[in-house]
Amino acid sequence: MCIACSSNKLSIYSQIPIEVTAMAIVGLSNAGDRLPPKRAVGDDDEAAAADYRLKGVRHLSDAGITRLPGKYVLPASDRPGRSVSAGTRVKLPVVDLGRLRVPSERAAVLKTLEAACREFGFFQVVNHGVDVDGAAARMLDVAARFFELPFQERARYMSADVRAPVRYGTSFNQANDAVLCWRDFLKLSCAPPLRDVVPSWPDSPADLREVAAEYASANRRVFVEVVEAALEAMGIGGGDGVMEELATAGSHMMTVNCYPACPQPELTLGMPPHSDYGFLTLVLQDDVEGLQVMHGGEWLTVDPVPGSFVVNIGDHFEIYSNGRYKSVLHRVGVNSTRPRISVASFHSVGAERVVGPAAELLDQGRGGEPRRYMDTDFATFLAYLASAEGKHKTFLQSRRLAFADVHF
Ligand SMILES: O=C(O)CCC(=O)C(=O)O
Ligand SMILES: [Fe+2]
Repeated sequence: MCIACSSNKLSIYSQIPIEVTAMAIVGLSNAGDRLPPKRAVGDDDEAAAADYRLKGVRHLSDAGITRLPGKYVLPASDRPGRSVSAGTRVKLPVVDLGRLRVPSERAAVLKTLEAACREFGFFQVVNHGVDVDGAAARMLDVAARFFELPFQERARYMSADVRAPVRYGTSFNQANDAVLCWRDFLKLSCAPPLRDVVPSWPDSPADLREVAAEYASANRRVFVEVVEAALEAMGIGGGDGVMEELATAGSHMMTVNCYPACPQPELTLGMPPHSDYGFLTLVLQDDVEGLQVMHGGEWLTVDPVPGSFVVNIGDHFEIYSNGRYKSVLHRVGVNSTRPRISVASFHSVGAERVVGPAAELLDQGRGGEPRRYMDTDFATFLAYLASAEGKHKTFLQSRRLAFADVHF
């Protein structure tokens, strides 16, 4: 196995362009190639949106626009077509960490977890030990207050430096997106050690650093417990050093997403279809639905369960699991009445690590299976994004071996 376990020098996400943070861009990533000419929708509001690239959607929403500026209108084939609240809803499989900790119940919970990772790529975690009314509630609250700050205050954290431990911005990649997404964000690197990055996080609201640092530590503990269980459920232990790295030195990036109420939600998205790049993503959301998961060829709207984390498999975990676990497409829809806040925490190995299928799965001595993915690392990911290949398929598809049968 080729995941080394030397020190983690740079967070995987601190080196990458804003739009690829934690994402293998798919679907709409090439929307610019097939953009229709500017359309009439929202022309009335074009003036109000003249500085949309700079100021973002919170600014537009606060300005009280009633029609969507053309820059946000997706090509017809990519539009959600209806408000997210009108979509088919799904209650994700529940993984109860409280039961996981009871020896007599562990096997049953692992079975649920394994089935969710294989079939859905998504599940929700309850009884995770993070105080729902404490650390988690405070995180959502301070996140909402950050986006309520005057624009000038938020703008202090805009940065073209993709290595910056804090970045404020809008859309998916505000510099390049031909069609903008209805999202503003604050990205906070939590690369261990956390104490080294916290002093560069926003100092306003005054409690942001303390609250976000407490939440990040708690989130990381949940990640370690879940990823360990997900490996155990697969029948392997990450003994090649991957578990140790994930637990102690892996990359950790937190993105706070703000999706304001949108005047024409059926024409745009808060985030385009994508899969996440790393091992696991843990999402904390308020009680407004927005996340949609591709399942059985249909976009399903995830029912927010108060106090739970939505967890999904990322590309690295699909590769490491040799295709058993699925990194699934998801997107974010918006609605016309209720703003939404989510906090996505992306966890993976360090940027310099090579990720390939776990040696324990391929080991022929143990009746191993054929390798279904090429090894990958961060440089490969960036090269792929810049390549012609990157325009036609997903990053994950680019790592699949042509002859591989990934159907389990
Ligand atoms: O806002 C959400 O619920 C999900 C966000 C997401 O998919 C991401 O940040 O990668
Ligand atoms: Fe995502």
